[in-house]
Amino acid sequence: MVTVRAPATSANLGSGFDVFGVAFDRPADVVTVERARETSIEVTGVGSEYIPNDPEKNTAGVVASALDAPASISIDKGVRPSSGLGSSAASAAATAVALNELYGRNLSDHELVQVAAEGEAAVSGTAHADNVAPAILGGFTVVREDGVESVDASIPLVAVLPDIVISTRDARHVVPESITIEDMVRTVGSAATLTAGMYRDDPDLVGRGMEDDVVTPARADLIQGYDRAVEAAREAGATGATVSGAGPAILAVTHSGDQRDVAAAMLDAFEADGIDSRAFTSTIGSGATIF
Ligand SMILES: Nc1ncnc2c1ncn2[C@@H]1O[C@H](COP(=O)(O)OP(=O)(O)OP(=O)(O)O)[C@@H](O)[C@H]1O
Ligand SMILES: N[C@@H](CCO)C(=O)O
Repeated sequence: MVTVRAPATSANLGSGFDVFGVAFDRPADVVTVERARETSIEVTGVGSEYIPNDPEKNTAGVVASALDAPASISIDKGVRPSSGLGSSAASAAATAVALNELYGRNLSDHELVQVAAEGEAAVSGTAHADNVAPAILGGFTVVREDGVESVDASIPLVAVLPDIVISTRDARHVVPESITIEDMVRTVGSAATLTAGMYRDDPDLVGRGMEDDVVTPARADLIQGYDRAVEAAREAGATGATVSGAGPAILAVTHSGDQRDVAAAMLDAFEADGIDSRAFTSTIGSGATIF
């Protein structure tokens, strides 16, 4: 039996659509695997009633199939599904790491990222690895078609999750199919600024580099209360705030010491719109851990 914890993650960070990701300290999914003749899945925890037990529809089951590693899989969900906090990825990442250990496959972390991304493809329609990469490797990650880079960074984060459900599959439909050269230039400038900020542990640069005029405005329209919450975060000291993953969570970057104020301001803003929400404060954290 092997048990692995994999954390919540935030993908995109505004300017890095399908490329950037960060790991949180918490919340996390905890996955336990045992050898079996056929794969079966039991799900408990936050939002488990909305998660299929069918191995072909659960990211963990798709990972078991991709590794040809049948198992009894128990998933204790800490990351709410359809949150924008990498819920499906946390299960996929933890399962990939756990089965690699259980079956002695000796795959590298980078190979496991590709395996876990196959689980993501089953639920969202595309094998984007920008959540599973930080869930396995930790830190700030950059995903390209031919590989993944990861770097440890110390940046304070606040994620606020409103009581709204948005599936990644639906949120991908609103993404523009093409952009102008002017938008491309601005996006590259933002993404480079953010990356420099991560290397320097500089929340001001990271916040400035989250600016994006392409994907974020289209997705923000799906999140009731988004504009008010982002404005409140900035007024409380956030250096940047944007849609986390496909939403509805909002990710804010702060200086250390400002996290509680920013979290409280965003919670109040959603409450003013009649929406319950929860806040998670974190710094950029580690990836999947075997117990
Ligand atoms: N193990 C799993 N954990 C969570 N959701 C799962 C799992 N397996 C399948 N799903 C399905 O995936 C969907 C949630 O994934 P989705 O990518 O939409 O949300 P998310 O992972 O929280 O968001 P994001 O990728 O934007 O951070 C739900 O329909 C859920 O039923
Ligand atoms: N890059 C993905 C992350 C969400 O799973 C998206 O924004 O659609």
